[in-house]
Amino acid sequence: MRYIRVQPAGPLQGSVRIPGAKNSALALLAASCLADDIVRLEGIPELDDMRQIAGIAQGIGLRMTRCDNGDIELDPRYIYSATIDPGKASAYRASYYFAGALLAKFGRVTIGFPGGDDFKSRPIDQHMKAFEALGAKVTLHDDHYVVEAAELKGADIYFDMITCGATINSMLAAVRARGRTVLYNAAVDPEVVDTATLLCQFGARIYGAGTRCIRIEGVPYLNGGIHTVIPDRLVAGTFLIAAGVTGGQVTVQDVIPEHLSSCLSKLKEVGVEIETGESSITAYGSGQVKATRIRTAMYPGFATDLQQPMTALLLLARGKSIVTDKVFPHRFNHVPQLRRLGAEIEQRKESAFIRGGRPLIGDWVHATDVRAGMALVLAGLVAEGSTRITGVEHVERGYSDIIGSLRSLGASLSLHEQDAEAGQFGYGCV
Ligand SMILES: CC(=O)N[C@H]1[C@@H](OP(=O)(O)OP(=O)(O)OC[C@H]2O[C@@H](n3ccc(=O)[nH]c3=O)[C@H](O)[C@@H]2O)O[C@H](CO)[C@@H](O)[C@@H]1O
Ligand SMILES: C=C(OP(=O)(O)O)C(=O)O
Repeated sequence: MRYIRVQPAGPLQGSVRIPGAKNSALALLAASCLADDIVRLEGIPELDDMRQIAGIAQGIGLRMTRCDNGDIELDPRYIYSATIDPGKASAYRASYYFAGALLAKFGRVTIGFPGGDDFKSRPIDQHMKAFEALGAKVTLHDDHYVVEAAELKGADIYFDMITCGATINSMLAAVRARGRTVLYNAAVDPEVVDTATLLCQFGARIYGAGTRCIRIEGVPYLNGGIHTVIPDRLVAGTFLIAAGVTGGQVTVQDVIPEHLSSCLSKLKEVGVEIETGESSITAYGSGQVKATRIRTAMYPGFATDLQQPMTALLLLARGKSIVTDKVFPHRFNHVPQLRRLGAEIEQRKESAFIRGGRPLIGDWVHATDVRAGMALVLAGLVAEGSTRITGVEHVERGYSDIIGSLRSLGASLSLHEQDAEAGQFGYGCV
């Protein structure tokens, strides 16, 4: 059993370079299947989900190579199969992008259901609705679904709620469809814009990405090309929050500050000073944190993916804070784990109620999902004694070399393969 051990080491100090965004990279890699020539992607982070994609690529004949300089080169000209093994598809969330991309290119795709973090309910009905609107037939089986169409035809698609995944997937499916598709109530996330930018560079005709209405004029052919993935706003936000937690000074470099607007506003609200450069942000924690309310929303609202790290910060604020997650109302598996560290925090319905300022004391805790894991790491940075976090594989889904990066800022944490103490007392997994 692997675990991360964290010990308090005072305020974090220094700067970190932010890697490419996981959630954008996952869309861009699948989108590359749509091209009719070689694609080179710069800045794709080294994360477990990318290794899952490499497995999918191998299974369908998509040639995918990590070059010496870290770029990923994809050659989609030899794809011979549009069938993706259910186990591979369910190994991560964004496998659904292969459904849109392969449907558009081959008129048929067989693929397993998506996996990813477990928030009880993560439907993909809007993806299916969009495929059907474009003329496809969707058939659900036990562990996979089949989407097929004799021909995809442009359509008007109105999303019932704002969804980043379905917006991107619909773009992928529509980009080679005959005629015009209009996506209404579309997500405006940077990942949507990044994917549209890549596709337009290849010759797609997508207008309005980044607004609530996206128009796509289908094209029969897409070139290859080179594209650099946007920086990971969620990783950047986590490091800035870490400055607040430890009362330190952390600069994140190579970021697009506008992508973090809602996070920066909240950090300022709770007393973290923020200085923004053209492509960098510095957070100055004062050691004093003010209680607040947070309500997640789709971009540009406060990101659900930063809700859990931010909760760790609010444990330090004297007074009552309330964190409400409207996007994923069950995203609170970190709450009982934080309680093990001494936090006074309670979950009711879609909210966590925090009475901050209680001393945190290290213990064994378990990460159930990527950002829950980071919330535990952040709490561990200020908890007395050692905090040991199992479920490391979840943290690794979203943060490459988190241990190295935090250590470079002065944190004390290490990765362990096993622990006699945990085995002896049998409480390694909580
Ligand atoms: C791989 C990836 O990019 N993951 C991100 C993506 O997840 P994911 O693609 O699952 O999230 P969506 O943006 O699609 O979901 C937004 C909201 O719409 C709902 N919904 C979505 C699709 C659908 O068909 N039906 C439906 O009801 C969801 O339950 C959620 O309440 O966006 C989330 C919200 O920013 C982030 O937390 C995830 O990190
Ligand atoms: C929820 C997340 O990831 P996924 O959608 O891949 O499960 C996340 O990155 O916080």
